[in-house]
Amino acid sequence: MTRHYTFKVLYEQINSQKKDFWRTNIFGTLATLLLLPIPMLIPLLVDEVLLEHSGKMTEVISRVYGESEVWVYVLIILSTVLTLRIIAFFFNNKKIFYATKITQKISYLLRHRILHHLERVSISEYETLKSGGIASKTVQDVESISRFAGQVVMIALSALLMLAGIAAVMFWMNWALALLVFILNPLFFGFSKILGRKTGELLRRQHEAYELYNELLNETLELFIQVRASNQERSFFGILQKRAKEIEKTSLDYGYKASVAHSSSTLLINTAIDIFRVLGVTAVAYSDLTIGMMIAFLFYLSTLVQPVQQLVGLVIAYQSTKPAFERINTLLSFSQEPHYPHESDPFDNKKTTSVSLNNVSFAYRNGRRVLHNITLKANAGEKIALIGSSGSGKTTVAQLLVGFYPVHSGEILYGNTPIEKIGLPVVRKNVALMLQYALFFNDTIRMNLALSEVKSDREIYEALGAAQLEAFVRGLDEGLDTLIGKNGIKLSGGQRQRLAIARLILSNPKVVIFDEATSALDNATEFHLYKTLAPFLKGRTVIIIAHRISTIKQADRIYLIDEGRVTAEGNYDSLQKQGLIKEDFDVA
Ligand SMILES: Nc1ncnc2c1ncn2[C@@H]1O[C@H](COP(=O)(O)OP(=O)(O)OP(=O)(O)O)[C@@H](O)[C@H]1O
Repeated sequence: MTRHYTFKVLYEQINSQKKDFWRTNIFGTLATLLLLPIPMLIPLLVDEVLLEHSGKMTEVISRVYGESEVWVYVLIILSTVLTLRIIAFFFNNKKIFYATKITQKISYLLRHRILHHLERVSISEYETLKSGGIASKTVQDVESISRFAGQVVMIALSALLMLAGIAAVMFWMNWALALLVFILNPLFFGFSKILGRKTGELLRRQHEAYELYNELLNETLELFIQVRASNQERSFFGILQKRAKEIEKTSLDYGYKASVAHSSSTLLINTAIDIFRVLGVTAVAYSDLTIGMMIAFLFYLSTLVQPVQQLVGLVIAYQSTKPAFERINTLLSFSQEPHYPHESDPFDNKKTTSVSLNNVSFAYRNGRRVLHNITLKANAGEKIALIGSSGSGKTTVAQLLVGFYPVHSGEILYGNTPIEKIGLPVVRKNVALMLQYALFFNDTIRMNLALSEVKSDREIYEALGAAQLEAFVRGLDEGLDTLIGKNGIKLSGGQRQRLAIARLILSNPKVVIFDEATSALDNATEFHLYKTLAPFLKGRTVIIIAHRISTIKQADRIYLIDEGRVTAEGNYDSLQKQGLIKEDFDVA
């Protein structure tokens, strides 16, 4: 089970990028240190130059340049301030670069984690997934989290440092005023925590609105032909319009209230600063605080706004990112396919193997039992057929054979090795399941045949030849590079099935399962296809699931399945003699 994504995991990920984290903070600290003396320099000019209170700053300048005119002091201080600002600007840019690097890495790591989890999602979980919603989570919630991570990396340390630096200077200037200033800080953070929780809830609603919209848009577009054929565009797009409106509403709510939250905290901070400004003036009147020091104190007070606001923003972001974590964790809680270790390979160095089900029982998730103690076997190189009425459990058997679902009891063996000792990737590499409704990418014929593997044109055409589709593809202007449209819509049903068969041939499996794979072909085409496929299938174990008599006639042995049980077994003639199958139709 994948570990849940928490703030602790986020911290570990930030921590794993120590080098960039420290670069961010060293550049941030340098920039902060360079900016720290600036508010003091110009006010000191007031005391030391204008009011002629001798002090350290004028002393140092006079030692280097001798006693000088006022404008010399002013120019030196001004150029010092500008130099400090320019170097700090350079360091700040460096800080932003490394922080962005960490942020983007966190987005990638999080998406990598989600994709890795989805890659192994169980089929029973997959059946209920809404892909549009998942896409929305992997974009919006991941962005929220990485934005928060960026804030932590950039702000946390430098803001704390700046706060500490400013506090030290302010306490040195006037401890009583400084104490008053800093006593108020917890109030700001408490206030922002409440605001953060509220905006977090609004952000969650906004993301949920996006998710609902994406889910329906995705499905409507996927099934657009069905929607149009059912004359339901207006209804489906009507719901989509409503959901788009909901996005507008929730975004306005979040956007507006998040800004209000931000400006409320700014208002609170600024009000406090105004009060302290007045207190500063009062302190000059009633204590030994000089006017220059008072101005410097007030400058520091204004400088304090930045780190306080940044830290307050961080508290708000922390609270409002919580829902994003929860939503990401719903993805990471999808159940996974069982992991079977690869201990033994019954296919290794063999042309094929036998396939057996021993006493297999199975029920779909939370459902009634679909298979009851099924026992059947296809010897190595044998061709068997499974027949039975609709809903009797034939497809379920086929899906169990490739490990789409784990059996509840009994075992599935290839050779003498149970599937749990072979490992699912090895099973699927060697056992091909051909479905009635093959699925295709909206891409070229070449891509749909080779998928992610590299195959030569010769190999591809050979497979197409065996699937009786070569002449058709060669006749196309673009040949193998012809685009077949969404789920192969530009091909006929029969052409799609033959394309799927060519894909099967190209993957060169050792065991082949046809689940109604040729039902879309007319009798004559199917007859020819099996005839052409005969050399390819020869010597391989083949399981055919079919309704059509002509398809199952070719099998060495036939199993009759009824309501999840094997009720008869034998060759075609013996079953026919028993009256279990009729010549003119399907299963009796
Ligand atoms: N993914 C699923 N989740 C829950 N129940 C399912 C699922 N797939 C099939 N079933 C149920 O399991 C039973 C067997 O279905 P299965 O598809 O194996 O039958 P079949 O013999 O292949 O039928 P057909 O010849 O119509 O394709 C049916 O009652 C069906 O409703």
